Amino acid sequence: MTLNNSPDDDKDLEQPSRDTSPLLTSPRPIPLNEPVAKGNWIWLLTLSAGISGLLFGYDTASISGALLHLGNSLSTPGHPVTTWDKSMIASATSLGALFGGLIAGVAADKFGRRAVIFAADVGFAVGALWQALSGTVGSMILGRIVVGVSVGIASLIVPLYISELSPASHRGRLVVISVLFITIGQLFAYAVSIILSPPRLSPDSSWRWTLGLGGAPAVVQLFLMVFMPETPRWQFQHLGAKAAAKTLAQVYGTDSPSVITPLVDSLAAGIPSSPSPGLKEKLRMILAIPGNRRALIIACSLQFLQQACGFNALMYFSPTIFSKLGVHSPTATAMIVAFTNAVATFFAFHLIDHAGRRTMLLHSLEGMFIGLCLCSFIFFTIPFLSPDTSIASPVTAGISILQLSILLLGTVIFVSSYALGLGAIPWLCQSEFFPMNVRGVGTGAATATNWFWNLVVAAGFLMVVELVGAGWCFLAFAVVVAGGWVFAWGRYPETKGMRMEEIERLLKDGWGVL
Ligand SMILES: O[C@H]1[C@H](O)[C@@H](O)[C@H](O)[C@@H](O)[C@H]1O
Repeated sequence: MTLNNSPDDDKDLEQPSRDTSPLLTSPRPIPLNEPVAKGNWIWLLTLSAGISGLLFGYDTASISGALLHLGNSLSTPGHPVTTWDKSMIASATSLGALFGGLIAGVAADKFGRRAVIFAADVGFAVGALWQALSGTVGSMILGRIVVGVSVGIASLIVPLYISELSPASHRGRLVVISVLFITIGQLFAYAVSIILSPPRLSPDSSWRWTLGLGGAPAVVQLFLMVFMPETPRWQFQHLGAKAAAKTLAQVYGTDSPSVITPLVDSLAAGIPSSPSPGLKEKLRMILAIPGNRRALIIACSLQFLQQACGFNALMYFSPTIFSKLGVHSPTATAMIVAFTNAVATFFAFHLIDHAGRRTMLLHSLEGMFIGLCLCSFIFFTIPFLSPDTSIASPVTAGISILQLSILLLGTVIFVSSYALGLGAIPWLCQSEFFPMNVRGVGTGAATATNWFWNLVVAAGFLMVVELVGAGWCFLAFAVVVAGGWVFAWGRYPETKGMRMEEIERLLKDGWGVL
């Protein structure tokens, strides 16, 4: 893999035809033919920033395994650990992340992207240790909230940091790498909880080690980030052209003015010369200026879709569902979900800058729809996952091999289709759609939308299954996905190969969709 612009990329960048098409609702500028980036350096940046993704994935998934071994470790006299406590512990991270996502954008604008990554690392490390040493439910919930705030911050800042540093032709795949890290973190979490499970460790040590280990990569990243630069876009706005030029020279491996000056000029085009407006003014600008409002609608809708499609219901609860179906090794089925997700995200990484975001998103939603319909159909045929049967009650019947095979097929189709588009594109979209002066508030709103709906699904899924049955639940997810396809078809423009400042112009007078 190399970051040098491939002949294909060049062809794409030079192609003027799409810009002159009368079918376009707004003129599309011809992307700047960028100089060749210094490959190894960008990879290093991406990998160091990507560790946050690993932490995001690990910390959101490790709790499922940890809860299995919690037992009475956190019980205090007169207060045994209840199911309610467990769901509070499980959803505290999403709650913290909702808050973290809201503040991260504004903080990133004020203090810089790099400083915010540092802050998230401190939270990851402190929160992991806090959880591992917790003696009460209250303390555990607080520890999870601390980690959650960092997860929320990381989910916003890492794609933003990477996309502001990457050359346009490779921005897509570099941002998808951060999502690949998330999926690898989730896979690790399940693997670690299997490896550290009793009898290897006592149940009490098992969950403490599983959660505590989450702190280690944060310390590594903290050290690596000392050597990483701030993004040229943020530097240009806060520290001036000279500082930005220095970083661009590192990214492109040359300080030749013929390479660096046009890049600095193009940064200037996207950043207003007046001082950065205050929060109130930014909020007004994002709602009142049509181009910004369009970016906000697209970014928030895609984040809503990413969570309301129900993917994390499978990621977090597939062990519960499959154990209800009489499957002996429910954590292994959770591994199927996590593994398929990681492998398909790896393919998304290879495809994104060639196939284009829009095409991939539409196909992703089509595949997810088929997968969800298959799962829903099977759930309708299983009586013990229908209304009024408690999820917590013991298995009442098995399912046939045929039913299980179709269910697994539906799950794999759903998960792989999700990972090939909807799993990554909302993060990419929110990082590249907003103009510089509203990027912080815009990405903050989109990230908060993601975590709000994550919380709704995490806290409500099992309850809704008990209420209406898994069949209706998955059918509802399928309807959301179908609605999402219609939205994406009408409102989500292709941004492959465009510079971030060009995307801004694309949304100025319309949705930019052919
Ligand atoms: O992009 C990520 C990724 O798809 C994860 O697998 C999922 O659990 C997260 O909710 C999502 O934001």
